[in-house]
Amino acid sequence: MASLSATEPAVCPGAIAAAESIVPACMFAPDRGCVEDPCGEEGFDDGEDTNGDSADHLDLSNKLVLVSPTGEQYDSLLRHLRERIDEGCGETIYVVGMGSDGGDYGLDEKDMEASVATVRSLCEQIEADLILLRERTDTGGQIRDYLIRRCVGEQDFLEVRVAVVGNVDAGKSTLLGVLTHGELDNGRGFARQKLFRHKHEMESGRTSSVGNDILGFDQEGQVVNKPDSHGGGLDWTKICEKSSKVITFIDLAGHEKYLKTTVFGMTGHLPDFCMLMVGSNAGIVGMTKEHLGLALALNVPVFVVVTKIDMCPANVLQETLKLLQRLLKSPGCRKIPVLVQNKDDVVVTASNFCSERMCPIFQISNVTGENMDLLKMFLNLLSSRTTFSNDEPAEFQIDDTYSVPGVGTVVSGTTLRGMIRLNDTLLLGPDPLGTFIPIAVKSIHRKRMPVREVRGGQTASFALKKIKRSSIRKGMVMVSPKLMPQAIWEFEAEILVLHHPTTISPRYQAMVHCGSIRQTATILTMNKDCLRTGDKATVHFRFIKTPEYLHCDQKLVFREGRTKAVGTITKLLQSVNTQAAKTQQSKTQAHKKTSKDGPAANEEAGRPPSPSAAQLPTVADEEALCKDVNTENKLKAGSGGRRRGGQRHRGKGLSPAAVTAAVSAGAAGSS
Ligand SMILES: Nc1nc2c(ncn2[C@@H]2O[C@H](COP(=O)(O)OP(=O)(O)OP(=O)(O)O)[C@@H](O)[C@H]2O)c(=O)[nH]1
Repeated sequence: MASLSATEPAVCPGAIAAAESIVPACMFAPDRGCVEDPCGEEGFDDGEDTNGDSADHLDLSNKLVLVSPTGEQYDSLLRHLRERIDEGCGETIYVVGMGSDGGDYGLDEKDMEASVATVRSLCEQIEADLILLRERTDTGGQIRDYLIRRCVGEQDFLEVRVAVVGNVDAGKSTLLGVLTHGELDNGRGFARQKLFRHKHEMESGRTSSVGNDILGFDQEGQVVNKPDSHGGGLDWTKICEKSSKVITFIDLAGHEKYLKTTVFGMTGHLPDFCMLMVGSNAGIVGMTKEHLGLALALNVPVFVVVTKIDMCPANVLQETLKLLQRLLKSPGCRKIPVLVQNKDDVVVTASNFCSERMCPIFQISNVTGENMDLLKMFLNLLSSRTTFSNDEPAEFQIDDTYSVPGVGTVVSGTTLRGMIRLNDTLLLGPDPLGTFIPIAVKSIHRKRMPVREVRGGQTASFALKKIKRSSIRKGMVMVSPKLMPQAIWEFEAEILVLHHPTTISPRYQAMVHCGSIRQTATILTMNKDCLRTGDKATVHFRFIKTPEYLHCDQKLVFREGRTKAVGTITKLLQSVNTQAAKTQQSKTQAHKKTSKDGPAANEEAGRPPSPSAAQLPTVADEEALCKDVNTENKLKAGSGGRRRGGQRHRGKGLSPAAVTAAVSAGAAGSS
């Protein structure tokens, strides 16, 4: 039975067992009913601890149901498995030998064989593979956990995105170098050299840009990355062809100087999970809490990797783990820290991880490779959080643009929903006037591999026909014409101020990060006179430069220097009437006549004056508005308030108290 009491600190660094009251993973195993909740809160509900009671009238809860199911039961089991595979975006962990009817667990050898034969036959029906993960014995006999993963062709693979965050020098790039290139580090920056993208990164050893690295797993869970023996480069196409699952790591900068890029990586690259790295010797320092707060605010499930256990004295490692679990369990985070020490723990934590409350903690060394196998196994078991439906109209958000010689303009980004096929015509926009233009997809690449289609949850690049790169910007979308997209100038959001040195009042400007949108917005009104750290409010925003494509319920981060707020869009207010914008655009171009623009054009066409092109600010309007706000900002800065326009206070980091408050507040907002 799992014990929740503190374990003795281990003598040898790296082999340390568990810090005070970190929950062992077995606590989440099926027999956990007898264990009290370590956080003293409501029980951890993963939604489905066994293969589940069927929602239909048939009883599938008995552990023997798989031994010799009736035709009706078989159909029900099949339907149930299909649903789970769909929910898990192509895979699920299936337990054989365990019912949910309160009976004892385990099957004798004969029943186990018969049950596995049934599951195998179910898998054949849905064209999935059955992979044994672990086997254990309980009072009633054997229990086995299987990974059931839908078979994918050579041109397809399951995709999971993991954002890698943590303070500078926590070992982020090094771990990614070790994982993707299969060679251990020397403790002096050897492994990270393969990942740096800029000369200054090579020289300083610091990541400054958002990097993407991939790790492919075959159907058996083996890593397929094979670096080229000469240059050490990786052939992404080969990796994708051989993989049934590809993990894309979004390597984010640890230094505060690059926080803007880190926030963009967390919002714009849509990570399914966040890997928070902590150097065991340095502990919870610098940007660690800030990055954790960001992941919590954006509702991205977090797992922690404590590095450098090869060089950390046992007592220091113990202290780091203690502080870490205290932070994770704090009212702001409300996580259940779980130490992962063996393969059983990996299966248990991976099965329960999507719930967002559990926070697995790994302790690894990039130099000796200790526990690297556990981390790899865990990564292979993570499933994407974006479920996909074929019927939804397609939506794709652009996070980068390129001009490729011989190909033309290429955009990269994430398919948010629906399916996009080669030669599809989508609407690209909004442009500064809020219009969307039809655009044809010339070719599609997934991880540099040519494909014919992409689905919701997958990242891709598209070569586009007849469009200049300069007319596309990050934050634009490509959507199905069925959606009749509208560009939005103004919106309302519920926000929570994580940190602000003084007070925020109307006309305050800061950068809004929302998906891959990154644009300054002004607060027009709010339901409070002013906002301080920890305050919540309903705020009316207006973008200052161009209208954007937004959705209600989208998460946003609002930041300027050390000021940070998080929130959710609740109302789309002023949209651009696309038709009116088009009219305005063509009139401006054809006649250079301003008199008939806007309301007049609308009136002429018999349309009501809508929040439309008529209200689009002119450049002069915008300059005036900026000037206004900037003067206001300057006045405030002069009186000890904030500084304006993306400038950041240098030198000092956040005080620990402020950051703790920020993290607490952030989590409170996310819950
Ligand atoms: N001994 C030891 N050294 C490590 C380990 N992991 C990383 N290092 C060393 O720690 C230093 C910093 O590692 P990086 O990977 O650059 O850290 P980072 O988190 O990516 O830093 P930024 O890119 O600046 O955010 C390098 O010299 C690595 O060789 C480890 O597990 N053990």
